[in-house]
Amino acid sequence: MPTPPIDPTTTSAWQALSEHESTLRPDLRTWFAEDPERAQRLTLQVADLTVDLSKNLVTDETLALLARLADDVHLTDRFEAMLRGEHINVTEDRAVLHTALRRPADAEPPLVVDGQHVDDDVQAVLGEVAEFAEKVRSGEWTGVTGEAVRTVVNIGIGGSDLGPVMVYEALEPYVAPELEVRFVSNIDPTDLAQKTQDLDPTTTLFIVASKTFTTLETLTNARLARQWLWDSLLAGGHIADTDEARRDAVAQHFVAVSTALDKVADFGIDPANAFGFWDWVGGRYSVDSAIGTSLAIAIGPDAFGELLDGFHAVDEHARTTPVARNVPFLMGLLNIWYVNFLGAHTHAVLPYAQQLHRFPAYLQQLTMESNGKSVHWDGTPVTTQTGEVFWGEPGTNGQHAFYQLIHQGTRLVPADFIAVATPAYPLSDGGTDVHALFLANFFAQTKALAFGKTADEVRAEGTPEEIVPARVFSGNRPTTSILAPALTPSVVGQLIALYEHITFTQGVVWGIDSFDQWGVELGKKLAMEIAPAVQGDTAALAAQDPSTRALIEKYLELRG
Ligand SMILES: O=P(O)(O)OC[C@H]1O[C@](O)(CO)[C@@H](O)[C@@H]1O
Repeated sequence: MPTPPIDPTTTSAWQALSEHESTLRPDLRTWFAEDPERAQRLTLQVADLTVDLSKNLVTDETLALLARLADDVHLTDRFEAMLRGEHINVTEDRAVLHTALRRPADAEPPLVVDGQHVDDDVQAVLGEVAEFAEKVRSGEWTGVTGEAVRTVVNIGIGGSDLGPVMVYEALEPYVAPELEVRFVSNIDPTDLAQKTQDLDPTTTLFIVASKTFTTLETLTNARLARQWLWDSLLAGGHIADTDEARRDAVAQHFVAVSTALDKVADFGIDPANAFGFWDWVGGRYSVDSAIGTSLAIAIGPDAFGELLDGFHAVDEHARTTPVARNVPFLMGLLNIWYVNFLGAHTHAVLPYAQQLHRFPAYLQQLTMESNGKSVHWDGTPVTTQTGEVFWGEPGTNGQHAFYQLIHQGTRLVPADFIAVATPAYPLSDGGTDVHALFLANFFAQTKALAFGKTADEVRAEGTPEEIVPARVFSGNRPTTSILAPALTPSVVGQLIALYEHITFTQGVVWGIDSFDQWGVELGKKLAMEIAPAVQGDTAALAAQDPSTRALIEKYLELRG
C-alpha cells in the first residue's frame, strides 16, 4: 500500500504560512535597506551554480515556515524513498530512478531495486552508447556506400525530443565540427520534409527514440524517414531494388532507443542496434538515459559523462543539504509560496544565454506534465492549486516583448533569471565587451523588478504629472538569479537536475504523483478514433459531436 498523501492544507505549517501571509507587507526596498546581510545570507551555492534568492518576497520567517512545511509533508523522506527505488509513481506502480542514471560507476552501496542490479544495467547501456558514439564519430560506422555519418536525425517527441534538442543547442560549441544533429518531432509532415530535404542519405543516420515505441508521431515519422531513405538511396543508384538491400539500408542507417526492444525489432531495426532503458525512467526525465544517444554522438562520450556528473552533483546536494540551505527544495517551496499563498498562476524562466533558448520549452514538459494534476496520488481530490504554467524566452528578446507585463501588469509573475559568466562567443563591439553589455541587462532587470521606481522618482525626472502613474514601477516583483561560470556540459546537467528536484518538491507538497501523465491519453485516443472521419469515412464523421463534425467537414471542403 502506498503511503497516503498528506493534505498540505491540514498541516500546522500551512496554517502558519496563511497567517503569516495575511500580515506580511512585502517591501524589498526596506528589507534590503534594513538588512545589509540579506543578499549574502540568501545567496546559496549548488555545485557551480550561484543562486541568489534574496529578491524573493520572503523574510527569514517565511523561509523557516516553508522549511517547516517541507518537514510536515516529509519532503526529505520522500526524496530518499525515490533514490532508494520505492514505487513513488503510485498510479503506474513504478520506481522513479532517473537519479540512478547518473550515479558514478563505483557508487556504494550498489542499488538493487525489485531484483534489478540497477547500477550494472545503467553502466552496461552507457558503455554500449559510448562505444556506438565513438564508432560514429570516428567514421568506423558507415552507411551503405561506406561513407561516414555526417548528419544524425533524432526522431522522437516529448521527453524523447525536448531534452536532447535543448542540450544539443546548449552545448553547440562542444559538437564535433563534422557532425550535425537534427530533431524531428512533429507529425506535421512538414517537420520531416524540411529536416531531410537537403540531406545526403548516404551520410545520414536516424535514431528512433521512443520509450514505448508506440507513439503515433514517432512511428509515423520513422516510417516516413525509412521511405525517404529507400527512395533517395534508390534514386541515387546506391542500393539495388530488392528487399535485402532495403533491409541492409535500415540496418546501417537506423538505430533505436527504447524500453520496448521487441517493438524495435518489429519495426525492422536490428535489436543489436538498439539501446535500452527502463520503465522507471519517465520520458521527461530521460535525457540522461540512452535517449541522449544523439548527444553522446554529437559532443562525445566524455562530455556526455560530464553532463551526467553535473546532474549527480545536484542530486548529492539535494540529498545531503538541510532544507534551509537546499537550493532545489527552497526553490520548489518558494514556488509553493507564490502559487498557493500569493496567487501566482505562472512562472517565467528567462535564460540570458542564447544557447539555452530551448530551456523554457524543455521545462514546460518537465514541470507541467509532472505537476498538472487535480488528484492526490491516492485519487482523492487536491485541496489547493497545483502546477503553475511555466514559460519563457531568452533575454534580452523577452525584454522587448512581454516584460512590460512582468514589470507593470496586475499579475504576479515570479521569474528565474539564468546567466553564465563566460560566453562561448566573446565578441567585442568597437572595444565594448558585448557579453558584459548583455549581462548588464540581466542585472538591471532583476533590480528594476525588485525595487521599482516611485512616483517621486518619476517626478524628479521632470515627468508631467498626468503621465507619472504610467511611469511608476511598483517593484516587489520576485526573481531568483542563477549565475554559472560557463555553459559546460556539467552546468547544463546541473540546471536540469535543479529543476527536476524543484518539480519534485512541489509535487510532494501537493501530494500528487509527479511521474504519471494520464492527462495526455484522452486526446491521443480520440485522435485515433477521429482519423477515419478526417480521411472521409462518413460513418465515423456522423459519429462526431456537431462542432467537431462541422470543423472536419470544413477541413475536407478546404482540402478539396
Ligand atoms: O518516448 P515515447 O514513449 O515515444 O513518448 C513520448 C512522450 O509522450 C508522452 O508519453 C506524452 O504523450 C511523454 O510523457 C513522453 O515523453
